[in-house]
Amino acid sequence: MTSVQVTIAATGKVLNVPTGLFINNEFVSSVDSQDKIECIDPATENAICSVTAGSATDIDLAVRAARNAFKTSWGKNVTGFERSRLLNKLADLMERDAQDLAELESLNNGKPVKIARDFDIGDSVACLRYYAGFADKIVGQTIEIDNKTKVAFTKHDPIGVCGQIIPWNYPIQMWAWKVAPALACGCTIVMKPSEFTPLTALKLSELIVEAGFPPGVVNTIPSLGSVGGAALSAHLDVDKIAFTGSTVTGRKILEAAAKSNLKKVSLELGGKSPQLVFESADLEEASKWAALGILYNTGQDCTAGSRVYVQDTVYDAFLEKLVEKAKALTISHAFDEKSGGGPVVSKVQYDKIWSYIDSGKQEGAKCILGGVKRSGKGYYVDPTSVRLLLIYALTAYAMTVFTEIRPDMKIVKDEIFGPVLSVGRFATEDEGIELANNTSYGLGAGLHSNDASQCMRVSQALEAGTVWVNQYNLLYNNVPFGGKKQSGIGRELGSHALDEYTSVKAIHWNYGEKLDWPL
Ligand SMILES: NC(=O)C1=CN([C@@H]2O[C@H](COP(=O)(O)OP(=O)(O)OC[C@H]3O[C@@H](n4cnc5c(N)ncnc54)[C@H](O)[C@@H]3O)[C@@H](O)[C@H]2O)C=CC1
Ligand code: BAL
Repeated sequence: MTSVQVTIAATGKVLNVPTGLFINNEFVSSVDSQDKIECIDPATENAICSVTAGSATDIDLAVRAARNAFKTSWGKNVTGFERSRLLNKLADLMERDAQDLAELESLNNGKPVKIARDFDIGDSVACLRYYAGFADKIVGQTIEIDNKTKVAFTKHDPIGVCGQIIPWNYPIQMWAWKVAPALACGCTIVMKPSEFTPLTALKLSELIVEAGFPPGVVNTIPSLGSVGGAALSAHLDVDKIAFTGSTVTGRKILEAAAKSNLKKVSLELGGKSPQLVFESADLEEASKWAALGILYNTGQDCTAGSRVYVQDTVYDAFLEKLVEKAKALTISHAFDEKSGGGPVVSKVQYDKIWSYIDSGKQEGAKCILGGVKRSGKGYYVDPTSVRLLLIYALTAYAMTVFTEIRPDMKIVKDEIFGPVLSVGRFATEDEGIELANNTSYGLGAGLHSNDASQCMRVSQALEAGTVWVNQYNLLYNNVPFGGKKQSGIGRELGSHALDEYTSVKAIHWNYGEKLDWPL
C-alpha cells in the first residue's frame, strides 16, 4: 500500500497521504526492507500513520533515477526558461494546496496551522518563485586573456545529483530552501526528510508530478538518518549534500563525504545565538524581540536567541518587561486559528528540553519563569500555570527563563532547541561582545541599541553569519543565510545559494594562435 487516508480530527478533513518511496515520479515499496517509520501527532502522542522506511538499496535506486534524469531530461538538457516555468507551476500548486499542506504539517510537527500556512508555506511559495526567477539568469563571464586571438569564458554548470537531508523543525520550508535553488540550477535531487516529519515531503512529491517535472528529477526517500542519510552521504555517485540539522550529524556527513567521493557539502547547523541589549535601546521593543527570539517555533529554531545579555544599568527594567511580555497572553491548540504555540516535535526533543531545564536548576541558575512540567498528553513544553503569548503575527508560546547564569553552565553552552532562555548581564560594550562571542557556534546574533555608531561597531564584532540590529529572527529569501564557526559551511538563500548547486567550468578558446613547434 503506498497511500493512506489521514483524518484531521480537528477539522474532520480527510487527506490522501502517500506512504511509499517516491522514485521516478512513482510511489513504490522498498526493494529489500519491510521497515516502517511511525508518524506521531505530538499534540496527542497518537500514531498518524506509518510510511515506508527506505533502505540503503532504495537510496541507491533513487540516486540512479536522479542520475538518469540528470543525463537525459534535466541537467543541461533543459533550458533555464523551462526550469523557471516548472518551478513557478510548483509554486502555484503549493499555494493552491496551502491549507491542506499546513494541516498535515501541523499534525506531524505540532506547529500552529496558521503559522505553517502563512509563514512556512507562504515563505516557501515565495522561495520557489524567487529561484524560478534565477533559472534563466545563471550566467558566466567572458574573460580577456593576454593574447589577441584567445579568450576564456565560464559556464556555471549544474553540479549534478544532490542529496538533500532536512530536519523536522520546518519540514516544508527547509524542503523549499533546498529544492528551489537546486532545480533552478538544473540539478536532480534525492530528498531525505526527517524520520519525525516525512508526511509533507511525500505530499509535495505529488505536486512534483502534477507540475510536470520529468521522472527522476526529484526523488523522496523517508529513512532513518543512520540508514538513508548515511547512505546518501557516503554514496559515490552523489555530487553534493545539502544538510540542515545538528552539528554532530553535520560532522558525520562531512566525514562520509571525505571518505567517499569528496562530494561538495553545505551544512546549516546548530546555534547558541546571543542578543545584546544596550542601555540606549528601546526596552519595550527589545523585550518583544528577545521573547520572539526564543519563543518562535517553540524555540526549535537554529537561530533561536537562547542567550540574552543586558547592560547592567537597564537589566532590572528589561527583565521586568520581558517577563511582562511573556505573562501577558495565552495559547491554545495548534488547530485553533488564533493559536501561536504547539507542542515540541517528539518525545526525544521533549525529554531533551526538560533535562536542560533540570540541569539549569542543578547548576545553580535562578529560574524566574516556568521550569515546572504540566501534566496531560502531548509534548508541550508549557511549563507553568502561566500561559504566555508574544504578539508577533499572533504567535503564542511559553518559555522558561533563567538568570544568574555562568558561561560554564550547560544551558548557556549547548543548543537546547526549546523555549528556554538564559539571561545574563554585562557592564561595558567589550564585555558584552566577549560574552556573546563566547561560543563554538556562529549562526545568528542580535543587538539592541539606539546609538548608531555602537550598532555598526557591535554588528562588525559579533561572530555570526547573520546579525540583526533592533530586531531578531527575520529571514528573507533574497538575503543569504548561513553560519560561521561550528554553525555551518556555505550559504542558503539569496544568489549565494546558486554557488552551492553549480560548478564553474572555465573554457579557454583559441581562435588564431599557431603553436610554435618544437617549444
Ligand atoms: N539547525 C537546525 O535547524 C536543526 C538542529 N537540530 C539540533 O539537533 C538536535 C537533535 O535533533 P535530530 O533530529 O537528532 O538532528 P539530526 O541532525 O540528527 O537530524 C537532521 C537530519 O539528519 C538526518 N541524519 C541523522 N543522522 C544522520 C547521519 N548519520 N547521516 C546523514 N543524515 C543523518 C536525520 O534523519 C534528519 O533528516 C536538536 O535537538 C537540535 O539541537 C535539529 C534539527 C534542525
Ligand atoms: N530558522 C531558519 C531555519 C532553521 O531553523 O533551521
